[in-house]
Parts: sequence; C-alpha cells; structure tokens
Amino acid sequence: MDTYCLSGGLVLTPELDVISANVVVDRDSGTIESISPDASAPEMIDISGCLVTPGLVNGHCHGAMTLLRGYADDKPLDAWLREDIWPVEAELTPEDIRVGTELAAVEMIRSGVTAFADMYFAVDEVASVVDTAGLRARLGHGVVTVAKNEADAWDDLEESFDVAASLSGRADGRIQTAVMPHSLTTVGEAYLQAVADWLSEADAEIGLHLHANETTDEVAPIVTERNMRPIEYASELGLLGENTFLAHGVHLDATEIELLAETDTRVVHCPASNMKLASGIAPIQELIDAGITVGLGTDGAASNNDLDVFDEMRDAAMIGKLATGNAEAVAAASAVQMATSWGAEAIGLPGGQLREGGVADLAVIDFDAPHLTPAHDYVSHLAYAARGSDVRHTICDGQFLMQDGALQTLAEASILDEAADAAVSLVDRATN
Ligand SMILES: N[C@@H](CCSC[C@H]1O[C@@H](n2cnc3c(=O)[nH]cnc32)[C@H](O)[C@@H]1O)C(=O)O
Ligand SMILES: [Zn+2]
Repeated sequence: MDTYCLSGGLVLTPELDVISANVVVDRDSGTIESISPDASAPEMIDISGCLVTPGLVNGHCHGAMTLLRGYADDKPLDAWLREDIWPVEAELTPEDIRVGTELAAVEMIRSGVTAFADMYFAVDEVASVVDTAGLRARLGHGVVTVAKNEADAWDDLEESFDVAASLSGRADGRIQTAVMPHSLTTVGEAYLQAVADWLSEADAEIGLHLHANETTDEVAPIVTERNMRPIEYASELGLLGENTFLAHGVHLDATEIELLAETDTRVVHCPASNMKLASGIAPIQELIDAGITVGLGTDGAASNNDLDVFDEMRDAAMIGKLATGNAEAVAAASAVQMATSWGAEAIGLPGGQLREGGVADLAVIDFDAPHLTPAHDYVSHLAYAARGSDVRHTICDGQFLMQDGALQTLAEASILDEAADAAVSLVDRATN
C-alpha cells in the first residue's frame, strides 16, 4: 500500500471539533486510512502548526470566466450579461475555455478547493482540465434558449443532455455531471419540461443545476405571466428534488422556502456575486432553519472577482447578520459547513468531511501567521480570518495537487502567461 502520514497537526472533525491527530492517506484508494494521534506511515510529512480541513467546495462557478476578471464591473446582472458578458463570450474558442478553466483550477487549488460545480460550454475542455488538475467536479453545459431559433435552442439543449450522459463518471469517477438550463427565464417552458422528462429516464447520479431567484427582474416576469412564484413554476415542471441544486436563491418567499425544504432541493449561496451585482441578500439563515442544504459558491470570476471560498465564508457570515439585524445569524460554524460538508452534499459529491474510509480530499492550512494568532477558536478563524493564501497543501483523492505552495498537476507559470494572452486577444476579437 502506498500511504503517507500528515503528522503533528490538528484535524477538523465532522462535528467541527479540533483534535490533535495524524492523518494517514492511502494514495492508491484515494481515501483516508486513519485519523489518530499515533497513526503513522513510511512517509511522514510534518504539518505542525497546521490544521487539516476537508477540501473546500465551490458549489457554483463558471471557471473559464477568469479570462473576464475585471472586464466589466459595477453593473447589475441583466445589463452586465447582455451588454458586456454575452457579446464577448460569443467569441470564446474551446482553447480559451481550456486555458480559462486551467487558470480557475490553479486559483482554486492554491486556496484549498478540491471540488467545484461548473456551468459553462465546451465542457469537454473543462473535463479535460479537471482530469489533469486532479480535482473533483460536477460539470454541465449551460443552456440558454431565449434569442435562439427553435432548431438552435433544441441543439443547445441536446448538447446539455449529451454532455451530462457522456462525461458522467470520467476521471476515475471524480467527474459527475448535471443538466444545466441557465435559469427559469432564459430557458423556455417546453425546454424545461424536456429537461424534467430527460432526467426522469436518466441515471440517478446525473443532477440538475440552474440559476434561480437571483434578481427581482428574474422573479417578476414569472409572477406576472404565470401568477406563481419561480420555485412553484419549477415544482410544477418537476424540476425540484434532491438531485437539484440552485444557484443564488436570493428572492425567495416563505412558500418557496417550504417547497425547497419539502423536496430536499439544495441551494448554493453566492454572497460576493450577489453583492457585486446588487442582486440582493439571500435569506440564508431562514434556509438553514428550514433544513435546506446550503452550499457556497463564488460564481464566475467576472462577478466576484476571485475564486477564494474563504472570502465567501466571511461574506456569507457577515451579510447574513446584516440582512437580519441579528449578529447570531449565519454563525462561523454554518459558514464552514457551507464551504465543506453542506457544500459537498449540495452538489452531490463525496467529501466535505474528514472520516476514516472517506475520500482524501483535504486542505492543510498553516495557522502560524499574525492574522491567525492567537487561536482561541479555529472555526472562527476559518470563517473570519483565514485566506486562500494560508493553504500549504491541497490534496484531492489522495493526490497532492499542491505541496508546500507548489502546484503539482498544473504548470502555473505558463498557464498565467497563456491566460493573460488569451484574455487580450479575446477582448480584441469582441471589440473590433
Ligand atoms: N450556452 C449558453 C451559455 C450558458 S453558460 C453559463 C452562463 O451563465 C452566465 N453567468 C455568469 N454569472 C451569472 C450569474 O450570476 N447569473 C446568471 N448567469 C450568469 C455566464 O456568463 C454564461 O453565459 C449561451 O448560449 O449563452
Ligand atoms: Zn452563475
């Protein structure tokens, strides 16, 4: 057996306790063999001064949008998409999407992310990057049918089905998929009905992911035209359930929250994106109190503008308090669970907690730093003080993706150069 031992550090348990223990990882099975103070292996890796946590989960992302980081800021969602983002995305090549996703993978691995959900296109390229990078992911082709003729719209939908079926289980099972209609207003009813019908016949591990209730502009048309709330509309179409995870869930009323809870539909909270686009503040504490599984997501780097899940933990805990006027809302523990165990559950991937026999998806965080001293409470530091740059090792499926701050599976320097060049020529093509 090819095992190694992370020794001399602290470990965050599934119950969010912090214990002194060694962690033995089995490289061959990609699982945690043991967690105990006297655990050992032929290869001992000293991590004294560090805390081992589950690898962070970025529950909603458009990875290749790293190429558009800072391209268009200070605009609300609809204008931002229609005036800036969609016109430049029309010029994206599969090669652009590969290098943009590689840049996203570098940034996420550097900051302790081991699993993410990604809605984009040229998903074969995205999957190839995930495979090479060694990450875990739930991937899908984003479908938009509005402003397309019927033939193109059905083609776009068919591609989402084909991608979901063909990529499911790739990269030794590290890749799972979902059908990804962009939202309830950018995809017509007939197409949404076709999604529900297709999924009813598909393998159970294929999920469903869409943006929902992100802005009032997205909610109002459904209420006006259908005389029902968006989540009620989704329910009537048969789109809710435990394999469905929604991005945002900002403008939800009590009826919709009840529907989500009844159907075990998951929600991925994207606080930075919601703040930056002035979309609103999701009622996260209400969702948690209703028993809904809530994950955390960065959304794309063009509406954040980084992919650091530590930032999202802090944002979630802060705006949750401000939105309710209650300093007890969205406590540190909830923020950490959204970024780990709840996040993995929300997007239907293994991981999110450190257990013997569980997947060895973990981050090793160096707490020997002024901004993490003193350490009265490690969970508090994870939510309110730690940063992506504090991560020393990132391990997924038992493999080091980053060791001592050095990327192991991706050529970071050349990816940064390639991405910078690709971004310049992309904008050049889009604006000339
Ligand atoms: N095939 C679709 C693309 C869908 S991919 C996912 C889309 O979501 C867009 N996107 C990024 N962030 C957000 C968000 O916060 N809300 C809604 N859409 C977003 C992103 O720019 C991308 O166009 C098409 O023909 O346009
Ligand atoms: Zn999004």
